[in-house]
Amino acid sequence: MVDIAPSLLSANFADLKSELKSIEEAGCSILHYDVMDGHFVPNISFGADILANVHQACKMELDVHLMISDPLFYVDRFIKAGASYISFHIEAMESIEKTRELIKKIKDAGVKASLAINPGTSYEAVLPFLDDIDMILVMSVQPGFGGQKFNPVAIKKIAALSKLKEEKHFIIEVDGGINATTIQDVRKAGCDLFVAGSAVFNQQDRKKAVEALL
Ligand SMILES: O=C(CO)[C@H](O)[C@H](O)COP(=O)(O)O
Repeated sequence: MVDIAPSLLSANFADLKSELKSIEEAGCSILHYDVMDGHFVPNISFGADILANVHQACKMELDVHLMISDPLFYVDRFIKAGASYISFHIEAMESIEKTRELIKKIKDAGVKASLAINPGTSYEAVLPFLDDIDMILVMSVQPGFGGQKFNPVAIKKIAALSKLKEEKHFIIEVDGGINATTIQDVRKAGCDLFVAGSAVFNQQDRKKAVEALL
């Protein structure tokens, strides 16, 4: 699997319907949806109500990235709103037990469960959960804002995790600073799914932008 998930964070929010249409017409089947609470990260984006509207307005799978301090409390709303994948941050969790509880909650609802790790977190933090999760989201920027510079620390983590993919059943996603240049080494390292915000939405021709990444 190699796929691009455009990040809605870089879209024109006043024109959401045509923004969604433009990336569906570009051939995208997954949309990345960044949820920020102004606490876990120093920015605020959008929540579950807008996700429900997006779900109604397009056919893409919704890849929800919870950058929030209490994902266990809020997760049900995103499940109900139509999420296909839910990533939450290991840095936001108080214990291994709570992390397992949240993974189970997501999977019991028929949604794919994913653990996200910040640039400063070792890939080893996700190892206890590899039997249970569907995806690992490796951040290649400090979460909070689109348009940042790719941090190559993600490449080594992806290469290490990629070696474990054959015996376990998860895919690897990368998020932050992905463009036609930075994507190359990440792809070689074994990444499957690439989040791209500004590299897609800052381009007039969305089809060309996605093709350049692929
Ligand atoms: O999670 C995010 C920021 O926290 C964004 O998804 C990410 O930064 C994508 O934007 P860009 O491709 O412009 O870097």
